Amino acid sequence: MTDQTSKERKMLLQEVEGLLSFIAFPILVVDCSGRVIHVNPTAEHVWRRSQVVLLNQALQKLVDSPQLIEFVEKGKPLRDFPVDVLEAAGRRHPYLCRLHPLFVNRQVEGAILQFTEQVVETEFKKNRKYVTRYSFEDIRGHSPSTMALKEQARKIAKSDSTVLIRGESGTGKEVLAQSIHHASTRSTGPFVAINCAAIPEALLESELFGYEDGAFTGAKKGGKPGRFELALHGTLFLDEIGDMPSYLQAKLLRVLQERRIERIGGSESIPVDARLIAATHKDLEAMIVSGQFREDLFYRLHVIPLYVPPLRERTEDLYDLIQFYMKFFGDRLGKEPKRFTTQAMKCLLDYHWPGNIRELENTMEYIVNLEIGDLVTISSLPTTIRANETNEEVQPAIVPPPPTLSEFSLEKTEEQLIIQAIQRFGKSTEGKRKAAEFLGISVATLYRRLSKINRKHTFT
Ligand SMILES: Nc1ncnc2c1ncn2[C@@H]1O[C@H](COP(=O)(O)OP(=O)(O)OP(=O)(O)O)[C@@H](O)[C@H]1O
Repeated sequence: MTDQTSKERKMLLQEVEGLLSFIAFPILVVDCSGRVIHVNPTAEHVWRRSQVVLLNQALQKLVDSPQLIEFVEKGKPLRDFPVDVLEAAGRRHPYLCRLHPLFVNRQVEGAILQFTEQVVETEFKKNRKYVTRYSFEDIRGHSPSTMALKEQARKIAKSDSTVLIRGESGTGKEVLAQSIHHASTRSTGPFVAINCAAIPEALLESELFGYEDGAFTGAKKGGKPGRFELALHGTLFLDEIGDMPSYLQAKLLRVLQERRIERIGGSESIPVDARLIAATHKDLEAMIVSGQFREDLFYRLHVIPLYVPPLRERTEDLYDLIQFYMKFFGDRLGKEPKRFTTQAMKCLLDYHWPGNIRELENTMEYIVNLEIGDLVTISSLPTTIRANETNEEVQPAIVPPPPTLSEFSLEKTEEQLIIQAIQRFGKSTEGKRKAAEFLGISVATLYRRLSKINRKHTFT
């Protein structure tokens, strides 16, 4: 072979490899005896074995179909031929195979095999555990910070870069992570969550990385895939990453660098195809200084940082959230929506919500459960929230209304709430519909009340 021919052959080979790597379907190229001579990167994910391991393997070990090898040997083209792909751990997956025979001088030299997943419900799709409940539409609130956060998250949803979500407990970090997954190109894949603080340290490693048969006493027969494997083609949500023990931080760092894992007790390197979203309420920078969190891991995770502000810093969201949960629990418990007195609403707005949206959700469930008629007053609020108001009432600047005024303030309060709602949603028919919904009253009632107010103040 001349130098020129050899150079051309090398170029051609590189071109073929490059083209194979662009193809999103798994491809195996085999010689006429069924020995693998080329694989593309997608095949690594399907067989969960590296290219190095797949090369030279016999086709029969990768695909369960005795006829397939016959077709290869005979050079018979195939389209949508059903086969079972055999994964490293012994699991089988139904695929459809397309065979393109390779001939040299009319002699069969091998075949290109392309595989397409059969459209059957996969284990993951059937398993509701890995399905998201939330999308961006479920993130209530119109405060500037919530709007900006949603916009930012929508923008980055489509990329595969690692996301680090920070914010106090109960602010909605997991809701945001699920929404990102839902809007991503991986939305048909699983959303696998693991809470690093909730799982005992000894179990966390095997939960994350899985294990092989007999890896340790008590290990399940046949081994078990870890969350990284379960999140194949989907998203892995590592909640409370700040609570991950240091030896696992080091292991996670390696996975992020190499995009591969090894099951405990296993030697095979399995490619990782999952987008990573981590979350924490901890001050990771302070933890780096105190040596509790690895700086190198922090920078690997901190690719797209998102911050969910505490509820007390976005009180504008309270109106939407109260309204939403009032309806949600009302529907669930078969109760009519209730309205708030201005004082009760002010009390909720002034409260500092240390438990954030989770606490608000519980508070609303409590209120809807109470048999208090359709008006929520200060006395119907949970004591922790009322205590806040009581403290303020001892301040001389705020004089509690005398009991005789309460009837008067009830009407006035109602009036104020209606006026505020109309100012907020507008005077159009749609605006009034929204205002009625917001206030938890029927549109007819709103019109009746408005005409009463109108008669008093010429407010339409
Ligand atoms: N913007 C939102 N709109 C409506 N509900 C929300 C919103 N954000 C959070 N929630 C609700 O608040 C609760 C807490 O949310 P989530 O579990 O996502 O918080 P978190 O920040 O991940 O909490 P933790 O740090 O404790 O895990 C959930 O029940 C969720 O439904």
